[in-house]
Amino acid sequence: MPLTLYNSLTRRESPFEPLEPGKVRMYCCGVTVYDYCHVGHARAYIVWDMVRRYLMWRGYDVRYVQNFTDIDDKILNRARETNSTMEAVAERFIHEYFVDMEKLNILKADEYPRATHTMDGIKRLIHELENKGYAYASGGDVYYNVRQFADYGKLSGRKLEEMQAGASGRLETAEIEAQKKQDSSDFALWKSTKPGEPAWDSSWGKGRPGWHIECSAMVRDCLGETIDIHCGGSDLTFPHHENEIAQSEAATGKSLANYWMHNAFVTVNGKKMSKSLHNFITIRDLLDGNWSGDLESNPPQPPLGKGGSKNEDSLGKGGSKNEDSLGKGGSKSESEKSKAVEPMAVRLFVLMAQYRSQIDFTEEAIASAKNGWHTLKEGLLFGSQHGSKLGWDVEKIDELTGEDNTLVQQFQAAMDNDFNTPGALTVLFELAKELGKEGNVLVHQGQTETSPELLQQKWVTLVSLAGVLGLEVPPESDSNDAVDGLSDAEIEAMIQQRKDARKARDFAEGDRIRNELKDNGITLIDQKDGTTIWHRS
Ligand SMILES: Nc1ncnc2c1ncn2[C@@H]1O[C@H](COP(=O)(O)OP(=O)(O)OP(=O)(O)O)[C@@H](O)[C@H]1O
Ligand SMILES: [Zn+2]
Repeated sequence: MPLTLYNSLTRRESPFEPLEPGKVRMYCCGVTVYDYCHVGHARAYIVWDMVRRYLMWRGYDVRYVQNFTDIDDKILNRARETNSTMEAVAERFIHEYFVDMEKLNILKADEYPRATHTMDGIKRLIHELENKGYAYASGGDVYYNVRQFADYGKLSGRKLEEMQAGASGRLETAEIEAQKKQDSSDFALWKSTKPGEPAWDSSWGKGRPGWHIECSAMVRDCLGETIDIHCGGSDLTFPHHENEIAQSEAATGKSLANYWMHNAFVTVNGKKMSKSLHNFITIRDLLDGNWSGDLESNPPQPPLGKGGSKNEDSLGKGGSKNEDSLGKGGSKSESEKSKAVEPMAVRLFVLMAQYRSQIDFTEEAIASAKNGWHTLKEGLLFGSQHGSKLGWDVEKIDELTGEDNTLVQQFQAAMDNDFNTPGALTVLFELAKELGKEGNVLVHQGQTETSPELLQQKWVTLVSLAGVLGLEVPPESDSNDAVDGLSDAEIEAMIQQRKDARKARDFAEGDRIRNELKDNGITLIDQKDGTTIWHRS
């Protein structure tokens, strides 16, 4: 079975065929570095990390490049607001990006080009476009002439006539630009310098590049004229990716990318989680338990001036909300501890949905991801907790046993179907639940009827497939973590005992069990149909 994926360019699923057998060249649009990343950004980079890891597992040699946009009005605004420089703001948030992404177990890119380091490639490309008649200089700026590019709109499906006047996707000084443009849909490749802003020399005078041109130049510099996969969030389809295609393809006469892939949003009550709507939670705050799910009725405080974030108030003081409270030597409050979300639960929160489906950020969805991770973690820790008791040589585990082929195939079939991670996770949960039950039996009865070889095969399969999705128990995690608190199997056994007690009209015993579970941080919710669901707090 081939790997099939949905190509935004053709609007259908098709088998994946790389340009060069066995190799994949992949480019992902990175963050604009002016603030901490939020959960929406986490989704984007977890999804592309998962795609990259899966392609590697399928045997491809993947070269993955992701940029940092380090020249932008948002960064300049932030520098002004915090009495800093564009370089310092960018440097700081590149560092913060890596801190967050490392926690989320996102593999490092093979290369991280930055706009400020790509100036030669950017200027060269603009010159080529000018020479070929696709770009024109006007009042110190240079614009792309969209009417010259016959395929303009092929990715987004928009017709030029329907496009919004001046749509550039970024904060622009629209009025001044409009006067310099030949057509309202033209977009800036180069912008002349403004007082107090960083600028680079060029034949058009001092200035800085527009946003879209950097990616075209970086793809070419780092990966070549045509690549296999170009990806990013669905908001980038237009204008950013449409403009990248127009720039690159006009210059080279070749396709920029054979496959275009876009992740759907993390939303809050159906609206994109974003800085501008102030409905976001930073990855940092989520991991530290410094958040509330009620983002709409209790949004983060309005920022200093425009376009800012929850963290903005404290930025000048050198940190996020958390850094402030921790910096004063305080430790986390009980409520922060209980709201803290393990990084792998965030990963699971993202992978529990297929990458093209929207995910609404709610406390319930996070609780469900936490629960799921608890189950998986218990399964993943089975080897270190019970392996030696079962006579396994955990050190040599890879040499000892193969994986369960049927389950591997089931996993692969799901992933080959346009990266259907919810389907793939079903396989992992099945294994983790079985191992959790076996672990419970081992703890309480000292032995199990299942053979050590079979258990080992299940465990090896689980660890290996979870690793393909980047779901790993962090090395520093105490192997007792999973036995901290009740296991899923124990909880389910207690729920059954409570049910039996209530059936026998022993309500006092039923209440006692409910309270015991509550003391262990487990909340029961009785459903109308007589079943009981539960979650950890
Ligand atoms: N809510 C979201 N859900 C999924 N992906 C997102 C979300 N917000 C941003 N992204 C993606 O993250 C990547 C980096 O985005 P970028 O730095 O341009 O931020 P942005 O989209 O401007 O965010 P914001 O609107 O919050 O400022 C892009 O691929 C973008 O599509
Ligand atoms: Zn880009």
